[in-house]
Amino acid sequence: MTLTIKDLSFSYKDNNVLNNISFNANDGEIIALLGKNGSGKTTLLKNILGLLTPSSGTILVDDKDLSKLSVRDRSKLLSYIPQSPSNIWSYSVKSYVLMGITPSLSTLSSPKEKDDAKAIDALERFGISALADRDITTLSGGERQLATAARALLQNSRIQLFDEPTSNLDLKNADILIRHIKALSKEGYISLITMHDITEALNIASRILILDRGKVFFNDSVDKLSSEILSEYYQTKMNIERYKNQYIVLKEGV
Ligand SMILES: Nc1ncnc2c1ncn2[C@@H]1O[C@H](COP(=O)(O)OP(=O)(O)OP(=O)(O)O)[C@@H](O)[C@H]1O
Repeated sequence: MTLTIKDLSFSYKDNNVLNNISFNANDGEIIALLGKNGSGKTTLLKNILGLLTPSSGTILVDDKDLSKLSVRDRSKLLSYIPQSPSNIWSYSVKSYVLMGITPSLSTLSSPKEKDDAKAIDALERFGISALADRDITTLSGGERQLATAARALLQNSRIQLFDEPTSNLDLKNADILIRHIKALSKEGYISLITMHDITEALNIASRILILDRGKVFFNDSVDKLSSEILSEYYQTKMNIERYKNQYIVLKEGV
């Protein structure tokens, strides 16, 4: 499967936020979407999801134009794990996770026993089984984010869009989510992840995409991102180091 973004532009009224963005994402790729505040990362995700309509350009999954698909068909291909899931109605956490399965059900069917087992399994995978019967609206931001990732797992779409997935999570839960994203990638899923932590981005992603005021500033594999390119982008001296097979990004003078 390939996600292709071609010459995508978007404006909020007369505020031009995305300018001729083009890139591809292929099976198994984890793309870290980096950029300064306001550079257009979330807007890009929302255009891909169909929550916003591009002013020009196309978004394809293989040869399917996403703008021509129904919401239901789109959600079979894409799932979204927002930064702080809001607008959530009052449901048990388990029911909320089970709702992930809805796009793949026919109109008249309802979740079955095997779906129930999948929901329990997903809750376990994210270490939140104990929360299964709690009201989703009473969870903390991080717990809610894990529940949303569990729901996306049931949705089982091949392209997963994460908006700052670890920003609300403690060290252990961030680790669970990162392992999950890497496991999905081994199974061929595509992940596009907005983030600010460059060290984390380099250690998770296979490719880095940096936006600068709505334009692609850098789009290449992780090993091609140099200290010089980062320093130029952030206008501050940065160093990419390696330690025990891990990347560490250091900012000079802080
Ligand atoms: N609903 C809106 N109406 C008008 N302008 C908006 C709207 N939402 C976002 N913007 C503007 O669009 C630009 C891009 O915002 P976006 O949220 O995509 O940035 P981001 O890269 O995700 O930022 P951050 O890292 O701060 O989350 C910003 O200048 C923002 O002020």
